[in-house]
Amino acid sequence: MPEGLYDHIRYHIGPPFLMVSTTAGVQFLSVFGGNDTLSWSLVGDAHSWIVVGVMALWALLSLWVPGKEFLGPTSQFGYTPSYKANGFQFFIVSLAVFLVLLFIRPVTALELTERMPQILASCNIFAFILCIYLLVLGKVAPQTGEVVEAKPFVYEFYRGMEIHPRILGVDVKQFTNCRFGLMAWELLVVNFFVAGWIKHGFSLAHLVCALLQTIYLGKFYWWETGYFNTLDITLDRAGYYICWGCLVFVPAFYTYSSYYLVANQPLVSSTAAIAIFILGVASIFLNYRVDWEKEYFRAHDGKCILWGKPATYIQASYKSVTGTKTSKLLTSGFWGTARHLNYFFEILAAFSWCLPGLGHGIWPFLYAIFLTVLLIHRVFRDEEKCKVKYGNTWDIYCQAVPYRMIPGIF
Ligand SMILES: NC(=O)C1=CN([C@@H]2O[C@H](COP(=O)(O)OP(=O)(O)OC[C@H]3O[C@@H](n4cnc5c(N)ncnc54)[C@H](OP(=O)(O)O)[C@@H]3O)[C@@H](O)[C@H]2O)C=CC1
Ligand SMILES: CC(C)CCC[C@@H](C)[C@H]1CC[C@H]2C3=CC=C4C[C@@H](O)CC[C@]4(C)[C@H]3CC[C@]12C
Repeated sequence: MPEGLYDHIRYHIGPPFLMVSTTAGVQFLSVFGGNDTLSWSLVGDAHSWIVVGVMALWALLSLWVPGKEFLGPTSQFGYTPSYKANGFQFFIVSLAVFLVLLFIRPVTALELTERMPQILASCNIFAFILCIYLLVLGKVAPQTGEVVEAKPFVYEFYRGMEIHPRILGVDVKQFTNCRFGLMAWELLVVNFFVAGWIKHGFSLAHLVCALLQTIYLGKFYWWETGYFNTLDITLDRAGYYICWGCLVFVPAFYTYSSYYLVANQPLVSSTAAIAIFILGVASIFLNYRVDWEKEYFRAHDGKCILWGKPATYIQASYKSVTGTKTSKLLTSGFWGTARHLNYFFEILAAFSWCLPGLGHGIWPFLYAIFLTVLLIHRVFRDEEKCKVKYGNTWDIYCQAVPYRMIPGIF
């Protein structure tokens, strides 16, 4: 089939552009955010390799320890992935160990902050090696029976080859997304708060910034098994986008508002910090509540009460390798007001933990701006997936729930 301009951009121009720009951008920001110690690194140093090595081993260990297994949804080609269901324990133990370390040796916080460019350089090399290995593995020895259409090499590297590859006995995406990327995010925001405290004295605004992200990530780990039903896990392949994204982009960019406040003291008053905290907690709670309503509804096969009334839904069917199956699309509770209200609260939560950087220009808000773009794009990606899966029933559902993200607006 001849390729149109859109396909040309998607397969040939887009992936190299995104890879070069995000890789360079991450390094630039790591130097810029801590701009009183300008240093540049492409390969890291002995210390940064120790930090990344310890983090990777700790993440692996959490998936090797004996414990409850969780089976994810069976894929279109009949493969059922298995995960370790100890996310919340991993979160609590990691956080406690790190807090004890910072209590015993607070200067570690400053050392890690100053070494961010080197640490990210090591993460970058680690992620590139992993992505090359995943590409070779997917081409030479694929682990599941899925037949994947060949695409240009750079595109395959960017997108990944397999949906559920396993290495060293663990699911690669549980390792990169849940155990390395998100835990690095948590430990870094705590670290940056302590580094800011040592440098400028205690700041309630910086504490609010760290606390909100801790509550958000604690919530993620509480719900970790629910994450195995999402697009990242069921649709995205393990390649540069997801694996490099979680090993490098999340520790660098998702933590940026906290990192920025180490070099640039917060200007927000304590009263404003308390108001931001209330906004943040409410947004995180509402985001969780929307996700929870869908999970609760699906777990009870639609026979449940939401907002004091029996849940309403549209019955949809779809084809899988094992035949035609049915699914229910919820049309009451939060899911009756907009098709992706969870994304709206997610964006509000992100803005709330960026707000302590108010007065320093656009820099502390980069994450929230990026997330707004990512989630608006994701609404369309998800709806394209649902339209393919459910056909006309999806259109009927869209008529019943006409707004995408914000009731009455979008
Ligand atoms: N901070 C970040 O970087 C990001 C955070 N997130 C957060 O992660 C969480 C999960 O998000 P995500 O997986 O993207 O999306 P959703 O949790 O919104 O799940 C979308 C899927 O839910 C099913 N679905 C859609 N409508 C209905 C309905 N009415 N009733 C029942 N099922 C329905 C469909 O899957 P099916 O095939 O099962 O029908 C659809 O593909 C959210 O809290 C989100 O905010 C997400 C992306 C980025
Ligand atoms: C290469 C880059 C330009 C883009 C990389 C994007 C990925 C790192 C992120 C894409 C989707 C993100 C996530 C989805 C859902 C999540 C659930 C939430 O509760 C916690 C965060 C996250 C796991 C989040 C993590 C980063 C992405 C995988």
